[in-house]
Amino acid sequence: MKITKFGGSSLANAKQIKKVFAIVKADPDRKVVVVSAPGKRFSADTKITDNLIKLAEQVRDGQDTDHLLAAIEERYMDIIAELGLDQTIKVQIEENLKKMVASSYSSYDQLLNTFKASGEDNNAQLVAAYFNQNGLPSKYISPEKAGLYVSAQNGHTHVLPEAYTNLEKLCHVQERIIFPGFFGISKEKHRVTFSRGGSDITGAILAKGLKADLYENFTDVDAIFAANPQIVAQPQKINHLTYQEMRELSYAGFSVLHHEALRPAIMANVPIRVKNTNKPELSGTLISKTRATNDYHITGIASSRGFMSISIAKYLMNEEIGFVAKALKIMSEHGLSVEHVPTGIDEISLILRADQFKSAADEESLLQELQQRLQADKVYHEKELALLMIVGEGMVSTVGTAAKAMTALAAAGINLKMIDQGSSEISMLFGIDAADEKRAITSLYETFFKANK
Ligand SMILES: Nc1ncnc2c1ncn2[C@@H]1O[C@H](COP(=O)(O)OP(=O)(O)O)[C@@H](O)[C@H]1O
Ligand SMILES: N[C@@H](CC(=O)OP(=O)(O)O)C(=O)O
Repeated sequence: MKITKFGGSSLANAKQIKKVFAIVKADPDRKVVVVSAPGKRFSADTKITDNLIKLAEQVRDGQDTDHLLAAIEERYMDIIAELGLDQTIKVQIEENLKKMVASSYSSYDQLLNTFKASGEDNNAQLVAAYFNQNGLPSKYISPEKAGLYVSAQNGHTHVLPEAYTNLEKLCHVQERIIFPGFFGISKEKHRVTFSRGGSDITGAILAKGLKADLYENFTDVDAIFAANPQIVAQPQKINHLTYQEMRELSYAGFSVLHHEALRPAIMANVPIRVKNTNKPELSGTLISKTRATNDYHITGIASSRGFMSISIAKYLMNEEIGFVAKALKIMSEHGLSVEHVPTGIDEISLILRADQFKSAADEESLLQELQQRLQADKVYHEKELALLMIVGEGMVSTVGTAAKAMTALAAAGINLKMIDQGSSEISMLFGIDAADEKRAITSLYETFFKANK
């Protein structure tokens, strides 16, 4: 049995939904179909999820919502009309949207989560209606009905273990299941979304819960490539990579698969295959526990912007027991997540995502607090950083990867601000100025993927 997830680009209009139908119908093993909300139809288009977020903000700020609500409704209505669906689903989605806007919510957070979740929820109902009307018996099942329980802590949504037991019961459903991605329900029965791109996580949770043989993730590219195709033109395709490699690469910027989708798949050892909805005959990319490492030792090069570093300098820091712990405690008191901590003898740097600060004043006051409480000689920050990551299981047994990478970066005139090797030895991280990202990735790609050809 397969769990088959389709991303927003695969469901952006009626033409795409017809392709999705053909793909599902072609394989009786495609029992559970996870859908995203309609995504972009062309590059300047807006995803329904982004419009729902704007709509929630308008409601919060007491602005007029008529125009945006009509635009959201129109996206669904255009698809319904073009697919020739009957009135029932049209009325159902209109009513769902009306009810969503008219309901009262105990907090803005609850309102926002409900609005965001409606994008996938209405689309799942639409897709189920289309499948049924075209002779493929299908059933829309919501996270409420299935018991996909989640909890939200510090703005982070996690699946609860009992969700897996609940989801197992879906095995008995005879029809194809059409399941909305991106959200679960809290114990208080409120809808809670995962982070952006989170329908990938729903697919992985269902794959574990239903003990699927394969998790198929359909998107708009032929495969996962060795570098982001938005940065490197026509990068090399990756045929096979391990869960661990993908986890590192997706965390570091390969947005094609959400990095949190790896954990459920790893726990249940369900392989993932990423495929193109527009060319389903292609084999795409397989992600599984192991792969043969002799064909290539570097699998991919990823990058991500939006980081900053806070550096703390103090003479004899290395002799002060618990110094790093104290610094991290201050960060956690402010609810700040620190992603990397490169250290020297008299200096440490805290690398974190910059969007965690609400204002420049918050940043300044944190720097002062760190200086005072740690009695540091100097505390300073650097913004607009990008992190580059080179990933490959083969790095463990290959000497000279760091030298090769640094030579490539030096040749491109890139100033390195940080270097860190993952303790698993399958990844290497470099901090650079965000403005140098494209040049750095291009140079690394040329060195590792083109030089030997
Ligand atoms: N290394 C990579 N390989 C393939 N695609 C990548 C990579 N890095 C980033 N991407 C981007 O991921 C996109 C697909 O992910 P996403 O936009 O979430 O699709 P979906 O709409 O299917 O959820 C691709 O269009 C591509 O631009
Ligand atoms: N629609 C949500 C969830 C998602 O996974 O979407 P997509 O499959 O289009 O990345 C988002 O835009 O974040």
